[in-house]
Amino acid sequence: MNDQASTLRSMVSQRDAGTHNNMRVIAVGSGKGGVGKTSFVVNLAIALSELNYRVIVLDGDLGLANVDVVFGMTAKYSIRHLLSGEKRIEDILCPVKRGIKVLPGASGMFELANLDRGQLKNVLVNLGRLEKMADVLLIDTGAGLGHTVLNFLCASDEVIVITTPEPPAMADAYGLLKSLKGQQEQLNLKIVINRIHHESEAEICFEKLEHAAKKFLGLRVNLLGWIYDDPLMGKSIMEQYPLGLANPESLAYKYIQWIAGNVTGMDQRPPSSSGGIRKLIFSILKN
Ligand SMILES: Nc1ncnc2c1ncn2[C@@H]1O[C@H](COP(=O)(O)OP(=O)(O)OP(=O)(O)O)[C@@H](O)[C@H]1O
Repeated sequence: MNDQASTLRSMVSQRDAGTHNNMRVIAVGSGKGGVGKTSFVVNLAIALSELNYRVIVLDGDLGLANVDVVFGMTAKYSIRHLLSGEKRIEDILCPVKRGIKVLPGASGMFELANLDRGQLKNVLVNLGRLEKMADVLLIDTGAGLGHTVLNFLCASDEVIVITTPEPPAMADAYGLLKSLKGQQEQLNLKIVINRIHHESEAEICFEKLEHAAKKFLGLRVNLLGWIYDDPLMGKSIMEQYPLGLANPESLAYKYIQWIAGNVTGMDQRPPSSSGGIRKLIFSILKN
């Protein structure tokens, strides 16, 4: 494991050894862009806040940041100000909705997408100062397999890989798993299948990914859940008002709420009562 990743990991273990709060660090990656990673992170944050979790979202897509935009905000300061020494990490935290805070990346800055070792270490060390402010730090990593993305993923307690059922997205999700395997042996990997039309799609996709990860990489992955394709998601992005706030009863958000419950360890059934996968997922989650 490289330096940056080990810095955060040692912060994580120091934190776990301490008596203060345990802030869980959960990074979400995808491989392919445009599969719904940011939409998922934003709505997962809202669903976790409904469960009384204090959430900070780090926009780890440092070059093409947009979490604040999806929340309908324009952040005044970003990680760029932290790196330049102009602001402290507490100063750049942007309160959005429901007590959620965002650590904004900076859009259109190539150099931020490719932080050098010292800069990334600076960000990671600063993150440790947020320990007592949140129960969960959700990291929305960038698409692709850049070193900043891999460092964030490897340094986190848990990694959620989100994909759609489309073959290119699945291939890139596998590519991401492969890159992660090369960097770090011990990984807590969970899969979310987004934009499905039938539960059987999620079942088939997960089984393919699970099989390939086990056979070719020797990796164990777990299914965290799936989300239906829902036109209201696109509408909420256009309106810059997150789905969980605009349409909490929507199909996609109901499944994100279910996933949030799975993240917190709640033993609950998927919202829909149809389909044979329900039994499968229930038994996977119980193991
Ligand atoms: N469950 C869903 N149903 C319908 N549309 C969705 C769903 N999830 C995401 N989308 C749509 O997919 C598009 C891409 O979503 P988003 O920006 O969240 O992807 P991303 O993976 O973060 O992309 P990037 O890697 O480029 O940042 C958006 O238009 C969004 O509305």
